[in-house]
Amino acid sequence: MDEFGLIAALARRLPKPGADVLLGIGDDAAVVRTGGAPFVVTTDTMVEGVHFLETTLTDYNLGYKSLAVSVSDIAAMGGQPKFAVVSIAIPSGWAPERLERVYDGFREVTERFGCHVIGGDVVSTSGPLVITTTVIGEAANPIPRSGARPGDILFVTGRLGGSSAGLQVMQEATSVSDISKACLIERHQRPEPRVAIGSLCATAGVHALNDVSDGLASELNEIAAASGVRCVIDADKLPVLPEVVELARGVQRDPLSYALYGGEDYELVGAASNRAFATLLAGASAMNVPITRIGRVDEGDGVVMRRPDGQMEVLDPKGYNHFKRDDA
Ligand SMILES: Nc1ncnc2c1ncn2[C@@H]1O[C@H](COP(=O)(O)OP(=O)(O)O)[C@@H](O)[C@H]1O
Ligand SMILES: Cc1ncc(C[n+]2csc(CCOP(=O)(O)OP(=O)(O)O)c2C)c(N)n1
Ligand SMILES: [Mg+2]
Ligand SMILES: [Mg+2]
Ligand SMILES: [Mg+2]
Repeated sequence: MDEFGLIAALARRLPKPGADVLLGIGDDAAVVRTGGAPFVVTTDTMVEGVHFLETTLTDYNLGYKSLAVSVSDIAAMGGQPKFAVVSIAIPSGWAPERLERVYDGFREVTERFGCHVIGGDVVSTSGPLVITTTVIGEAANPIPRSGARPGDILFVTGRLGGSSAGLQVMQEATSVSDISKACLIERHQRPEPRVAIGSLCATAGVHALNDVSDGLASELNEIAAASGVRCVIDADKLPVLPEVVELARGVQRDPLSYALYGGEDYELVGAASNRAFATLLAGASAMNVPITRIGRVDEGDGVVMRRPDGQMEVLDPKGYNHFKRDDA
C-alpha cells in the first residue's frame, strides 16, 4: 500500500466529524470553524535520513525548512499563517547548540510570515532527529483542491525542479557551474512559501490550489481526482528553472522530470477562471513572482501532458511517495 492508500485506509477507521469541520482529511490543510471565521490547520514531519541529512541541510535551514513547508500548506489554502507548535525528537548525540541553530531558522520564518511558535514538545530518541511542525492559520476564503472546473486555466508560481536538482548536486559529482550549484542548493534548503500569492488567489476567487511537495505530476493528479476533472498541460510551457536545464543537460536527463517528479519546490499550482487568472497575474507581477499558464482543465480524469511534437503523455502520480519510491 502506498502513502495515499494508507491515509485513506486509516481515515476510514475514524468517525465522521461534525459540521464544524468544513474540510477534513484530504487537502493541504483542514478547514475548521468554531463560531467566527474559518481557520486552517496543517502538520508535517521531517525525519533525518528521509527528508534531510547532515550533509544536505544546515541546522539553521533545517529549522527554516521544517516550518516553511507547513506555512506553504497554509499558503496552498489561501490562508495566513498565525501560530505554530513544534515537536522534536532528539537523538542522544545532538548538541543543544545545534538545536539553537534550528530555532534561529524557525525565528526567520516567524519574522517573515508572522507565524509564532506558541508551544511544542521535546523528547529524546534512540532513532533519528524528527521535527513535526503544526501550523494554524486564518482563511476567510479557503481554496480546496476540489474546485477545478472544465475550462479553467492551470497555472503554477515560480520556477520548478530546483529542489530535487539541488539535492542531486549535493550528493553527486555534476558538471554545473558553482553559481548554478549554489542556486540549486538554495532552492532545496530554503523554499519560499507563497503566502502572499496564496492570499491573492483567495481574493481573486481561484478555484483550486495545491503546493508542490511531491512533484507537479502528483499535485495535478490530486487536483484532478479531488475535482473530478482532467488536467491537460503543455510540456513546453512548464517553467523549469534554467539551472535545472543546465544540470539535466550534463547528466542527460529530461529537465522536465525534475519539475514533474522531483518535488519539494513548494510552488503553488492551481486552477482559475479566465477572470480570476487575470486578477492573479496583475497582482503577482506587482509582487515580482512569475505566474505561468501551463494548461487547462477538461472534462474527464487524470493528467496528460502534450509534448512539443504533439504526443500526449499520461502523467501518473509518481512523485515522491512515502512507502513507494518513484521508480517502483
Ligand atoms: N496519519 C494521518 N492521519 C490522518 N490524516 C492524515 C495522516 N497523514 C496525512 N493525513 C492527511 O492526508 C492529506 C494528505 O496529506 P499530505 O500528502 O501529507 O498533504 P500535503 O502533501 O499537502 O502535506 C492531508 O489532508 C493530511 O492532513
Ligand atoms: C536526504 C534526502 N533524500 C530525499 C529527499 C527527497 N524528499 C524527501 S521527502 C520528499 C517529499 C516531500 O515530503 P513529504 O513528507 O511527502 O511532505 P508532504 O507531501 O506531506 O508535504 C522528498 C522529495 C530529501 N529531501 N532529502
Ligand atoms: Mg501540500
Ligand atoms: Mg504533508
Ligand atoms: Mg508528500
